[in-house]
Amino acid sequence: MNSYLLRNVSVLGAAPTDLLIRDGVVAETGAGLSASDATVIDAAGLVALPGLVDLHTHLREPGREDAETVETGSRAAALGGYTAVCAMANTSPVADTAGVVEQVWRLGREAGLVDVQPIGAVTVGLAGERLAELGAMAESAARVRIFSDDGHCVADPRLMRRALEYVKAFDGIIAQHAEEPRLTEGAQMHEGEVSTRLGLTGWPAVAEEAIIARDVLLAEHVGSRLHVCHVSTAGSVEVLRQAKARGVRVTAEVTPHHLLLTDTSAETYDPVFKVNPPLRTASDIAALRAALVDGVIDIIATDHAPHAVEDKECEWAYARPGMLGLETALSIALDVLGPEWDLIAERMSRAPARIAGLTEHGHDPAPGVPANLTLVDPAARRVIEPAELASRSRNTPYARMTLPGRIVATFLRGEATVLDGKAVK
Ligand SMILES: NC(=O)N[C@@H](CC(=O)O)C(=O)O
Repeated sequence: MNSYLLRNVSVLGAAPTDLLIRDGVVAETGAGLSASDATVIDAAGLVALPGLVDLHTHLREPGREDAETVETGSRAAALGGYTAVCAMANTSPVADTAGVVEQVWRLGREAGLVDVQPIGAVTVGLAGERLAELGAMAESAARVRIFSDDGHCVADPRLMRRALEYVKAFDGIIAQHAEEPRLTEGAQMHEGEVSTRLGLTGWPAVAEEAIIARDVLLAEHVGSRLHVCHVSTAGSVEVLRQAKARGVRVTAEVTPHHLLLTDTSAETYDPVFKVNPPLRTASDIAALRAALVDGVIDIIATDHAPHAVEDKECEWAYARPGMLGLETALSIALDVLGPEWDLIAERMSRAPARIAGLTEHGHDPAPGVPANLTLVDPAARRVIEPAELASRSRNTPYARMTLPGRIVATFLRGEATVLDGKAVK
C-alpha cells in the first residue's frame, strides 16, 4: 500500500498540520512529521474534509451504459471528492432483486474508485404494485439498507405502510420520491407565474408536500425510518420541521441545484434545466438554505442523473428530467454556504454516512480513522466545461459558469483515487 504525507494541511479549516496516511488509515497528525516511504503532497492552503458521501446517485448500469457506467460514475464521484455513493435502483433491469444489487455492488468493487452501495427498489419493476424482495436484497452481499423507487413515487399508501413495516425489522429506510402522480400528470416545470407565461404544464408544490405529510404520518404510526429525497419547496420544509419536532424518524435531502437555480431557467427552453422535482422559486431556495443550516434538512445529495445527448438535446417536452451533480456539488455547497467546513462535512459526509450506515465513511481526518478523505483548494475558481467532465454524459446545468473550489485529491482507504485534480485510474 502507498503512504502519503500531507504537509501543512488544514483539517476542516483548523491551523495547518502534517497528516500521514499509511496502511489505509490516518496514521498520525502533527507538526514536522517525516516518513521516508511516503509520497509528499504540499497541501498548504488546502482543506481536508472527510470523503463526501452521496445518498442519491444514478449510475445507469445495468441498461443505459451509454449514459453512465458504474465505473464512469465512480470516477466522476472521486473527482467530486466523494468516497462513497448510494446507487439508485431505476436501472434496466431494475435493482429489485438480490442478483441485480449484487451486480452493481460487484461492479463498484471492480472499479475501486468509491464505495458503491446499491439502493434496492421498493416495488417490483418500480411499478408501485407489489413489494420487491426487500429481505433478499438486505441479506445479499450488497447488504441493502435503503430502498427507493426514485423516479417514481410509492403512491399507494397501503404499499408504503407495508414497506415501512417490512424494513423496520432490520432498521432499513424507505427513501421516498415525493410526487403525487395525479397532481403532476403531464407536468413539465414548477407550477407558477413562469409556467403560466411559458405555457408549460405545471408541477405544483403541493404534489410534493402532500406526499411528505402523508409519509411522515405513516412513518410515525409504524415507528419506521423515512428518508425524503430531493426536497424542493418551502412548504415541504415546514411539514418536515413539524414532524421532526414530534420525534418522527425522518431525514431529508436537498440537491445542489435546488439550492441555486430557479424556475426562470426554463425561460431558455434549454432542457438541461428540466429536472424532477422541478427548479422552484427564489423563496423556496431561501427556505431550503435556511433548513440546511438549521438541520431540518439533514444532507445535500446530488441526484446525479446522467442522460444521453438524444434524451436531453431535444424539445423540452420530450427531454428526460435530470442533471449531473457529482463533479460540481462541493463547489455549489461552497458557493451557497461559504467556507463553513464543519457544516459542509456534516451535510455532505458525516450525516449521509450515518443515515446509510456506511461506518467506514464520514469520519473527520484524525489518527486511527479510515483514510477516506478529500483535499479541497477553496481559493481556486474553475470554469465548468461539459466536455471535460468524467461523467459519460454532458447534461450539467453549470456549463461555462465559474464556480469556487477545486478537488485536488481524494483518498479511498488510504489509496489516492484523485491526485493533482486528476483521476488516478
Ligand atoms: N431527478 C431526475 O430528474 N431524474 C431522475 C429520476 C427522477 O427523480 O425523476 C433520473 O433517474 O433521471
